[in-house]
Amino acid sequence: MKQAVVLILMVATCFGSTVKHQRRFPDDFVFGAATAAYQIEGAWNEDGKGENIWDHETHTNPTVVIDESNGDVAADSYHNYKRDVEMMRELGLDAYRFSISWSRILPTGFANEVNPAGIAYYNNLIDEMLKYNIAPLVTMFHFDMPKKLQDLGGILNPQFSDWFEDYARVVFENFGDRVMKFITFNEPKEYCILTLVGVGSDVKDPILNSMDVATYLCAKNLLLGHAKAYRLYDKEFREKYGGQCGITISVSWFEAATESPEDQEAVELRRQGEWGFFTHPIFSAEGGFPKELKEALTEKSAQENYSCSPLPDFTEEEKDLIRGTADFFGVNHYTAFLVSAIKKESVLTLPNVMNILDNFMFADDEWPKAASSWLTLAPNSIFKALSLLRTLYGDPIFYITENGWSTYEGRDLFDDDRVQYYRASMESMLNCLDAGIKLKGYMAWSLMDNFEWMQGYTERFGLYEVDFSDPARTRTPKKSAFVYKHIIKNRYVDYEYEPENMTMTIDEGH
Ligand SMILES: C[C@H]1O[C@@H](Oc2ccc([N+](=O)[O-])cc2)[C@H](O)[C@@H](O)[C@H]1O
Repeated sequence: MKQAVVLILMVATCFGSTVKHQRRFPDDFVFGAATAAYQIEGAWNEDGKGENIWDHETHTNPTVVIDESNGDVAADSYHNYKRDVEMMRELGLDAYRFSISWSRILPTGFANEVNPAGIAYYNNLIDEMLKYNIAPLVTMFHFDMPKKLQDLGGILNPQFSDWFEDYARVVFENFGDRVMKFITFNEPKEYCILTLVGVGSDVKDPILNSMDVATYLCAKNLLLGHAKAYRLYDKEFREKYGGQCGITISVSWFEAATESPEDQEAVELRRQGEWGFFTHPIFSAEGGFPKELKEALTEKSAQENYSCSPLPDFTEEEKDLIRGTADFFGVNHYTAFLVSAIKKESVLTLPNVMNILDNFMFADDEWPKAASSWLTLAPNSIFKALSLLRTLYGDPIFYITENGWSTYEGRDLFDDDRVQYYRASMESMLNCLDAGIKLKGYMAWSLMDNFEWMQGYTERFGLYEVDFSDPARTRTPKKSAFVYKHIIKNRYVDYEYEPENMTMTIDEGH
């Protein structure tokens, strides 16, 4: 009897590990890595580039960044782009997501003055990638608003959506023949809360912020800009080039801390207030802002004696303009939070989160913690988030456009915690594929260490380490780079794999 049990256990263990190894990503699953212009390019004032809000803020108010650093040089990808493409080849990437600096190609932000050197830089990068069959995934706006537009109110100006449409035309005209996937905006919520209030310097008024007036106005104008750019692509470029246009929204997984009705209600409002006010207008059949948010804001304005809700209305035409404007749903997914209606001691708050979300969120103590205060490794959270989005929005095509793990500055190249995180993400994505979710690709954040916004260079997300004290900005692969390369090459997660030595080579065919 005892022998039989042992035999069953051995078979089960064997079967379990075989099953794990047999779960493979399909050959057409797109593996890539992501970066953003201000975080890597440097060359902040070279070859005719105009100033953006990050240039301006870090130069005039350096303490806005924890180590008082900036992206003036960053990883110097403006001069090192060939090395960046070489790293993509070393990893065997299918795609690379990067962003275009608006003020590098349009120094004032307006489309009447195009900077040829800026256009040339992105042409060179794209052509270098295409030489090696690496598909460009281009983000058009990743937080770096041209300063001249900010001087006119930036995204809060009623004409913003037209400025963005004009910029989009320049992007599509110059790069649309080779770029098959465009992302209009990266993380609207993060822009409308963190960047706008912290860096776009004119909306720091505490009274204004108490009702998040700027946040919701930003949301409306951003959605209109996104929709106009999408409609433009649809009308004038899709037939000619056959590409796609989408948007990237940050979707963390929010789970009720308990089964109580209060926590269930709290988590619903949190989801709508974190990502629903961007996903609902674009991906739902109904369109417009989500009703949970509308109701909560109407109630709050009455309580605080405001004459109207800070959430602007959409006209029916605007709702129609925005609804359905994404060929794919880009999801930046990093982490999960438990949500409670009652304040907890260990509450984990992000800076400047919206005031309407007067419920509390925190990470489970068991979840491993990264260097970033907001980042933990929560179980199977990609699957949980995409399953909910699929239920809500009728089976869209998803790309994970960012996912990654931070370590502290000065850590060595043996980043086992990052390896653990990436492996967990792969398993969670395989769960999505098993469940029939249309997940088509994954972009690791980030190809290399870079300027991490308000955290400067104190937190590192790269697969490659960048030596920021070296004028050449030498890049060196970390252990996670070897592990990711192994996954891409073999299309499965091998838990036994250890890099033999830390020397990178380019495999044949790359
Ligand atoms: C590390 C990257 O973070 C992205 O922004 C955020 C910020 C906060 C969360 N969160 O879950 O709380 C997720 C993503 C950003 O797009 C990118 O540029 C990187 O800095």
